[in-house]
Amino acid sequence: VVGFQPGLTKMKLVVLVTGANSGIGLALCGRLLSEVPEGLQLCLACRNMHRAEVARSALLTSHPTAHITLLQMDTSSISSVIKAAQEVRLRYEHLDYLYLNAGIMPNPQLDVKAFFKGLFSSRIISMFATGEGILTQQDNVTSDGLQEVFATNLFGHFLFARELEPLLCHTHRSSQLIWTSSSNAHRSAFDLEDMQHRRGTQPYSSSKYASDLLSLALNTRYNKQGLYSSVICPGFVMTNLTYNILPSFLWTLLMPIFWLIRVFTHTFTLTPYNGAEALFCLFKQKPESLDPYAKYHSLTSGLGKNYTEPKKMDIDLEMSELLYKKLLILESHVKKKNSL
Ligand SMILES: NC(=O)C1=CN([C@@H]2O[C@H](COP(=O)(O)OP(=O)(O)OC[C@H]3O[C@@H](n4cnc5c(N)ncnc54)[C@H](OP(=O)(O)O)[C@@H]3O)[C@@H](O)[C@H]2O)C=CC1
Ligand SMILES: CC(C)=CCC[C@@H](C)[C@H]1CC[C@H]2C3=C(CC[C@]12C)[C@@]1(C)CCC(=O)[C@@H](C)[C@@H]1CC3
Repeated sequence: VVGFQPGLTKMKLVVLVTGANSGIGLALCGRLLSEVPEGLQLCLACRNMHRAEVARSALLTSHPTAHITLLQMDTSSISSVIKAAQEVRLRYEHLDYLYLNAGIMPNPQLDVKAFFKGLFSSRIISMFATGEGILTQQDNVTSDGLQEVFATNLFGHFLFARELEPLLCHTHRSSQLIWTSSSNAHRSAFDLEDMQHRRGTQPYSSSKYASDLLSLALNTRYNKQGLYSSVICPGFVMTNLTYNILPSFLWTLLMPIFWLIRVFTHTFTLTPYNGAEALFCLFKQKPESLDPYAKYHSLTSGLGKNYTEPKKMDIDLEMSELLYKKLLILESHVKKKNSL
């Protein structure tokens, strides 16, 4: 186990970040280490171990005394998630923060017609802030027979958190689950009867809306046991996830326009550092003080000042409970299938 030192977990805050080898997850790790250089036991949970090693080395270059371990986990694979959770249970007695950040948006397509229509409508600001109605994706099916976006962004994380319940639930000490959701999460893209989004063309939006609902259900279930869940939106950030949408020369050309757009909508955070603002902000908050119905947005002003703002989500308790029940059924189904 790279960098693992038994006994260390007793004194330090234990933080695990999924999708930590690039983009917003990696930026968050850097920010956490700058805030608490010595007092953190940081675990980077990554699918690609080569990229994880590179990320660990980069973090150690800027924070040489940091304690950073690696964990192999593919959130889209049931067996990988179960194995990773087993490993975490062996390594730690308690988890203080679990950042559920890994995510994909495969084969994104910009609907150019809808985009230009939006440009000349009153929806222009919200179109740039949320990408609503102008992006579609083509999903795949995993070897477990699940829709890949659902499995990666939502279900793998749900299973992981459930498997880590003994480390997250303590009456004398609180723990936080923090989901990297999105302002692209829309009720209209989500259907309880098709929670994996097998039929639609917006699996990304659907998975993020599901994470908003799930976070609420987790709070209902687990707050009494000291576990709190919240969701954030990092804003629009230039990362591997968004680079795929347009050819790279177009992004370069558009950059000055994006800086200008930021004057009108502070949601154009653009850099992973800025995008990690809300994730970082929640690290410093008392979880009891957070609103389970709010999404915490990373925002960057025209002058480059970062701040976090909560906004009420379009979710309700009844729907969150129904989703939770469906996820439990799927959980027992996949565990049976994997003889677990
Ligand atoms: N960029 C943006 O504008 C926005 C991003 N977000 C969300 O932020 C989160 C981070 O994305 P971002 O930093 O932008 O993009 P990146 O592509 O840079 O980061 C995504 C991370 O998720 C990991 N990942 C992807 N699939 C899996 C998997 N099956 N198992 C484990 N890890 C996986 C990637 O690892 P690997 O190296 O193995 O691919 C990578 O570390 C995502 O949840 C995304 O939806 C939300 C709103 C806006
Ligand atoms: C062709 C021109 C001039 C501009 C194209 C801009 C869009 C590609 C861009 C505008 C708003 C962006 C956006 C996202 C993707 C890229 C845009 C649609 C997201 C949907 C990316 C993922 C998220 O989770 C959202 C928060 C982003 C919202 C804004």
